[in-house]
Amino acid sequence: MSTPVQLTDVRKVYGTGPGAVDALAGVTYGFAAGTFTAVMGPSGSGKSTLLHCAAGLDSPTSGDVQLAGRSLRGLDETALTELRREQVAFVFQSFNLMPALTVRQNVVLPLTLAGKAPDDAWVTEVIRRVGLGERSKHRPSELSGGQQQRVAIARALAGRTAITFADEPTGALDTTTALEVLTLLRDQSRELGQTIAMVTHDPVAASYADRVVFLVDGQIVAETTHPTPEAVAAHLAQLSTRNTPNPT
Ligand SMILES: Nc1ncnc2c1ncn2[C@@H]1O[C@H](COP(=O)(O)OP(=O)(O)OP(=O)(O)O)[C@@H](O)[C@H]1O
Repeated sequence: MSTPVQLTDVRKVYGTGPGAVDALAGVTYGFAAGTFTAVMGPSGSGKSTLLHCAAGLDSPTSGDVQLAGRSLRGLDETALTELRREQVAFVFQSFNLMPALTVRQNVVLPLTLAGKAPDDAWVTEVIRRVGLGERSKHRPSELSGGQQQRVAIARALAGRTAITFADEPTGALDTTTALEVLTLLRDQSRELGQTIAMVTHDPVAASYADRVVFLVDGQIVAETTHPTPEAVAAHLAQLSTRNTPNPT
């Protein structure tokens, strides 16, 4: 199975000298094609740094990241932007929609920015797929939070990129809406073959993924497949116990 996102001994150090922080301390991991992976771990364990390095939004201090088989090492900003546009979509906790644009205009924006002509039939299909067929002319302010996140998901599908990175995509949503959004993400990987890497704090959200990787102190310490909310929560509890210094 190919790995559209491959990290090899990735280290990320913030700062220098005694105050330096090893946010990633040698991560080697491949996100397999068509899989939905949740990244979990205690606060400060390096989840966002991992996602940002994997997506080429931040550069590692050492090690290598490959996106769609292409090493990011040595790419200049223009080449990196081009590669990201071709291969990667993002879904953020805060939706990141343009308020002045309609649903449809938001969905095609990455394509417009890349100078590509959108496939109109596919755009209509992805908007329908996320349940917003009747609202394609609405602006984000006229939509609920869950509907806005659906627009972001449609946007992640419109360009047919191989990879979606999602950073706490359900963090701002109520439980029911969150589950609907997670189902869409899961379908996106199962039915359309997208590779999805999602950072989350929520064991229920993680249980929608095919596998969960656990980070502690910038290292992957465990991985589970076919996660259930209970198993993920138990795993996390174990990790935080391990992480808590013994009382003296
Ligand atoms: N720009 C930065 N400058 C300095 N230190 C940073 C920077 N970004 C992150 N860090 C540090 O790197 C470590 C990992 O941070 P990161 O945000 O990746 O963790 P996280 O697991 O996503 O945390 P959370 O769950 O709280 O969002 C933390 O110790 C954090 O303080």
